[in-house]
Formats: sequence, structure tokens, C-alpha cells
Amino acid sequence: MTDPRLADLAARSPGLRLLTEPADLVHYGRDWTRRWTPAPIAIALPSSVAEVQDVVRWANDHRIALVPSGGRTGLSGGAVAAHGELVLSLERMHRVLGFSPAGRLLAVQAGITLQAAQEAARAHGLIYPVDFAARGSCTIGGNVATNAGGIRVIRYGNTRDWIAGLTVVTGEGELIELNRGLVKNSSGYDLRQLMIGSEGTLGVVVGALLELTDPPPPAQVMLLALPDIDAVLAVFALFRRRLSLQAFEFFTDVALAHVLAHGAQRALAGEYPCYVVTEFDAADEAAQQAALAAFEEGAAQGWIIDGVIAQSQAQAEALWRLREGITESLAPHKPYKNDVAVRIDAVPAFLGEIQALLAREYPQFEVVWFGHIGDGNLHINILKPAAMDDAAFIAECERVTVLLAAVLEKHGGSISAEHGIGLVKRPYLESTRSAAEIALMCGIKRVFDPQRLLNPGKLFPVD
Ligand SMILES: O=C(O)CC[C@@H](O)C(=O)O
Ligand SMILES: [Zn+2]
Repeated sequence: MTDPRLADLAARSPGLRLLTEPADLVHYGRDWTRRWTPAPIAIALPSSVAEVQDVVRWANDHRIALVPSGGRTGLSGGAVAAHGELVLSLERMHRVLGFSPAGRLLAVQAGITLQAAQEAARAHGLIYPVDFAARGSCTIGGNVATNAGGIRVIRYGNTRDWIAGLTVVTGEGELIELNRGLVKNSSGYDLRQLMIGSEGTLGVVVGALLELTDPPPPAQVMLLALPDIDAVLAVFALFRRRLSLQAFEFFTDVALAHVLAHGAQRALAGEYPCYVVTEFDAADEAAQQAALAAFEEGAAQGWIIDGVIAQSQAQAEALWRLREGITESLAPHKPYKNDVAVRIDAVPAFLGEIQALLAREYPQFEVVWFGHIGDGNLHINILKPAAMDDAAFIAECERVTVLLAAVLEKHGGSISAEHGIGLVKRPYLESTRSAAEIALMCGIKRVFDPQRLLNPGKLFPVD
């Protein structure tokens, strides 16, 4: 360690693994956004809570910023280290610590992947129901940091609904246990919930108590083809009335074209403007008949043009790939991402306005729509034309995001539904949060992290 500050860290925490190779700095210094050049001072890979505390206390003594880091699958730059920060990766802290059958609680370290946590739950005959495509790489700590949502929110809610307790190291290195798995706890501020969605700005999440639940009944997966987004909304209302939905995900023909070009298998012969992958309870003959009846009614109304029901687990997975493969298939096009939300009842009016806005403002770009329509959450990816300069493309997208943010504000929506604010949406926080709210958030930040060392510049500007 040539840097004396790093030598001091190594001396204070002899078991701590530290990486300074250029390839490691790049690997751990960025997330799925590729806009910033990674430039961390080093990467710390603690294997215990005590080592996390060592790092945070050292950072306070040397006034070095820290970037808490999970699977770095984030899409808002929340885990980017581009300004000499120390990356604090939880990847070595990935163990299941215990299971409480009576409480149906799974205790995990924060660096466990979502998929490993789901598998551990299944081994006990239960499920951890938060789910999305990055499950194999994203970690519970990162899910907590962004209050991750995903594809089953219409049935199960967001990450915050499944966290019964958190273990956190504050910005001064103090260890706090939040809620401890209590179902009832009316003893003042719920700091656990405050921590969820705080994007690593208030503390380093080192452990979580996950609430588990019963597996759902056997399900069926259906792919629908529809003429437009209005039909998607109509079919959602119809299916929600008639079926017990586990997921209802929409995407456009443009999204499908990219997934197919990326290697997915076509499931319907024709080409249509919009698609839905939906999963619903289908335990018995009656439930399956109800699904067919709903499909036929949607078709009779002209809302559904075509569709297919998976006949096997492999087919169900192939249908899901059409939806879950979208992000990966778009990545080579350096997309500018929007992850917006409005209340469900505002979706039709909001959609009408932003479809017109984006058609007007982005005539030269490919715009890809998809998302969790039943949660009022849309993903709008703008693809960079190959010949266009990166900076010019982002400047143009940011100009339009100001207009999009104004429409969101008018409809009482949010500039970030489930990806977090990070660096990407920081300039637009005011469209979703009032000045009074932001001032309170900054005040809370100062209490947990007086030297403002935890993920500075994310969520709100360095103050
Ligand atoms: O890539 C995106 O914009 C969305 C990613 C993720 O939230 C999804 O729903 O697939
Ligand atoms: Zn999503």
C-alpha cells in the first residue's frame, strides 16, 4: 500500500481485504450505468461487521468518502465511485445466518444475492416474494438501499414490505439493530423504514431479517398481443377483476425486437404493437377456465389480438425471458433510462400526455416502453443512435427529462419508482419532493452521517 491512508487502514484492520489493481477499481467502481469513469481510491471487502466498522471509523478519521456496494446492478448510478471514494463491497458477507420457523424470518448478511435468499426461503418450504430479472447478481443490501420493486409488486408489494429488521453501521461506525423482527413495535420512529430506500446515504446495511410467506398456488403464464397501451390498461382491469394475478408486465414491439435480436425465441407468429406477460393463480380447472373466459372477453372487446398459454415450465420460462431480457438487450445501445411512477388512477391521463411529449421531443431516437403497468410504473428507455456523441445524447435526454418531470409533477408522480435517484435523477428530485421534504432529508442525513461521508453526491448534491 503506497498510499499512507490505505496503509493505516490495513494496519488498523489486519484481516480486511483491500484491492487497488486498476481492473478491480473499474469493476467495483461502476454499476450498470456506464456514464461515469470509475476512480475509487481502493476497494475494501470486509468479511465481518467489525471490519465494516473499522472501515467507517477509518473513513471518518481521514475524511474519505465511502460508496457502499452490493451487486452493482443499479441503473441510477447509486453505486458509482468516480471521485476517489473507497468502495465498501459487501460481497464477502453473503451468508444465511439463521431461520425462525415460528416467525418465518430469514436472517441474512447484506451481500447475499436475491436469488440465494429466495433459494434459502424455498429450502424451508416458504418464499421471499420480491423478484426481478437481476436476481442472480443483485444483493439484499442493494435491494434495501433502493426499496427495489420488480415483477411481483402487484401481488406482494416492494422490498420495504418484507424487511422485518435491519442491522446497520451508521456514518460514524456505530452498530444499530432496527426493529429486530418485531411484528408490533410502537416505540417511536421506525428507523428501519427510514433506512430502506436511503441509497447508502444514512448507513451501511450489513444484515437483514427477511419476512417469508407461503408459496402461491400453481400458476400459469400467458403472453398476450394487444393493439395499443389503452388496451393494455383495459385488459389489466379485466384480468385483475377476474383472476388472481401474480404479475402483469407490458412491453412494446420495439422492446420485443431487441430481445429477439438478442437471442430470445419468438412465441407468437404475428407482430403486434404491444405485449403483456401475465402470471396468475391456476390451481384447478375452474381457475384455468376463468383465465380462458377472461382472454375471450378481452378478445371480443378488441383489446387482445392474439395470445398463448405456456404448456410447460420451460415454455413459461421462455415467455418470461421475452420480458426479463429487455434490459440486457438494450444495454449495447447505451440507453438513457426513465423509471417513472404515477398513481394507478392517473395512468391513463399521464400516459396520453407523455406519449405525445416523447413523440414530439424525440422524433430522432428509438424510444422503448415497458414496465409494471399495474403498479403505475413505466420504464422508458431512449436509445443512443450509434453515430451520436455520448455527451450530446445525454444533454438532449436531460432537456426532455425536465419536461417529463414537469408532467410527472402535474400528476403527482415520482421521477424514480424503483431504481433510486442516485446520480442519474439527482437534478430532478425537486419534481417529486418538496423543498421542505428535501431540507428534512438533508437534516436526517447530517444526524446519521455528520461528516457526510456515505455515498456523497447521490440522492441530493453534496451540501
Ligand atoms: O432497464 C430498465 O429500464 C428497467 C429494469 C427493471 O426495472 C425491469 O423492470 O426490468
Ligand atoms: Zn422494473
